Amino acid sequence: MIEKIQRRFALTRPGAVNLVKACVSCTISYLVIAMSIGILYFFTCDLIGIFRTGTGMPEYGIYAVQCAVVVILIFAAHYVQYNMTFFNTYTESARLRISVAERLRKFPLRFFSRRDLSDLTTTILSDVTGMEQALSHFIPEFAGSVISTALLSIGMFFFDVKMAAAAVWCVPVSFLLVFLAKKKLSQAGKKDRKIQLIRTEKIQEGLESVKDLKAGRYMESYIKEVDDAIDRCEKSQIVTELTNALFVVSSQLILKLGIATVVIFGVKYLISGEISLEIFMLFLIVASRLYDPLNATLQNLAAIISCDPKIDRLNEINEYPLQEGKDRMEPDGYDIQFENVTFSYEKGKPVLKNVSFTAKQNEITALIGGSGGGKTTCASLAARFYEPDAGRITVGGVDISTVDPEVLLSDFSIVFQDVVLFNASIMENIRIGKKNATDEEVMRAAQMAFCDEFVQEMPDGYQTVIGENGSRLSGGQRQRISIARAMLKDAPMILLDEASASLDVESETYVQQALSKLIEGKTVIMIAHRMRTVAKASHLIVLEDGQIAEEGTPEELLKQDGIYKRMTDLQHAAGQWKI
Ligand SMILES: Nc1ncnc2c1ncn2[C@@H]1O[C@H](COP(=O)(O)OP(=O)(O)OP(=O)(O)O)[C@@H](O)[C@H]1O
Repeated sequence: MIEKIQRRFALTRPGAVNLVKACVSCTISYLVIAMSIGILYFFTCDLIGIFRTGTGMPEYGIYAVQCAVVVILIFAAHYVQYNMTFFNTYTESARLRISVAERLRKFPLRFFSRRDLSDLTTTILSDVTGMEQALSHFIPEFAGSVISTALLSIGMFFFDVKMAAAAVWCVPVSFLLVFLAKKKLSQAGKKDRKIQLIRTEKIQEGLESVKDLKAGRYMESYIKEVDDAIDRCEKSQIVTELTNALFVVSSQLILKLGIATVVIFGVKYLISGEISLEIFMLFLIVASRLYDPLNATLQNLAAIISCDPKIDRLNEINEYPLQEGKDRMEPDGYDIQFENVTFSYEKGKPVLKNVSFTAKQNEITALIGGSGGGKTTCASLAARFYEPDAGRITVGGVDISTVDPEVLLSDFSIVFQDVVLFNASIMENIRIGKKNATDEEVMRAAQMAFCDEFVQEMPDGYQTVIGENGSRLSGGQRQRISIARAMLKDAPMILLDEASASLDVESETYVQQALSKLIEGKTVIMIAHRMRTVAKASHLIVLEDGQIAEEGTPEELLKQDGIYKRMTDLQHAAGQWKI
């Protein structure tokens, strides 16, 4: 049962156990409150007796004690309920966020390429927050009021079957109405969520590309698009609320009819002598109390139903297969070998077809070819960012699909064009390469990567904070920081996206010198765009349309008079152009 609850509400196992406890404590709370009905009933019976006989007095003392006991019990039950719901909920939502983040860490990139960033951020932040409310209020209160009402209803049948039927007929009818509306409520919730996502994406897109928007004078049309997205979102939220309200209010009205039927049938049975005045009073008291928790419950039921899309998304993350493997890798050297590797991002559209090559240790293997040929994909597969559809990739004879991705990545240094920097000091940004490196080691790596000169000129040297994604640095400086990280890591395999393509001559010279030091004695797979860089490589692989079109040393390929020769000639000609 715990597993079912876990899956139904996308919880961790302790969360599911705690949810059961919260439901039990809510039920007890409601039952304790219902005890006051008993006191009121006996007090009313006493009064009726006194009015009938015209003698005696109710025993106020006993009733006062009973009331005091019930009040204490209500406080105690609420205290337990509070701890079981709120305290456990916040612990669970922290656990959920950590578990989602932990799982995301172990997902292949394929998962992320199918989801956009705002969708994921929403899942981690707002879906979990939405579930917080469901766990602390909706679900326990729903379970508590349904169970306590069911018990009270059963109890009422022991007193009088006909009156009990007059009191409780409306309960299943109003629940049925909300359940019948489940599909509509769920659809409205899903649609609303999609529209909210579009709004968030639009705003995020604008914030990320504010420079381009201003430069291209698109700001006005962008603002209009955002306005439209916000308007659509507002309308959709109103429709969702109205759908919700329509079904909930109708069910609550049906529930209220219960009091009317108790009065109508009660008076009828009282006059015909089928029930006593005491029983009539009992049902009036119970009916006045019975529907209050249920009113809130109907609201809760609608809220639980509208949580379904959140639960689906969390479950998608909980059930997506993780990339796992051995936590040790003992390769025989660091040759990277592709054996008949086929890979596709989308089913049926392979971007690598039967690719086989070996990137040897102590050599630079350059991947070249036209745009979209599959160079970046090859490099990503080597680091197990994705899993091949067929074939295998080995490092020193070890199939990388059997190794934990984090263990594998600890043997890779990756220097790509898009350098990711954090809003922290330069020291910390370089230290990412080796978490436990001393300041001296960081500075040595920075010197080797030609960072030292520009770092010393900064106001706080290595302690200068470089802004979000290194916004205070130039392109060449960012790349040298990324090379310094790789130097510090000193991993035996290097993936290199020709990192100096967009730099000015001076920066490029620095970056090239830094790279030459970095790659000494390593297995290097380089994605190369310019034939000048490639001339230094030991082994060239020309990828065209996901297949190896040519392979060999630069000299061999020049002789072949094929794609490589053509690319070299074209770039040489481009170098001669004058404006
Ligand atoms: N995340 C992705 N999802 C779907 N298709 C992708 C993805 N990344 C790349 N592709 C497609 O896979 C093919 C190979 O892309 P890849 O980036 O490996 O080529 P490339 O040779 O590195 O190109 P370039 O030199 O332009 O960087 C292209 O058709 C590209 O559109």
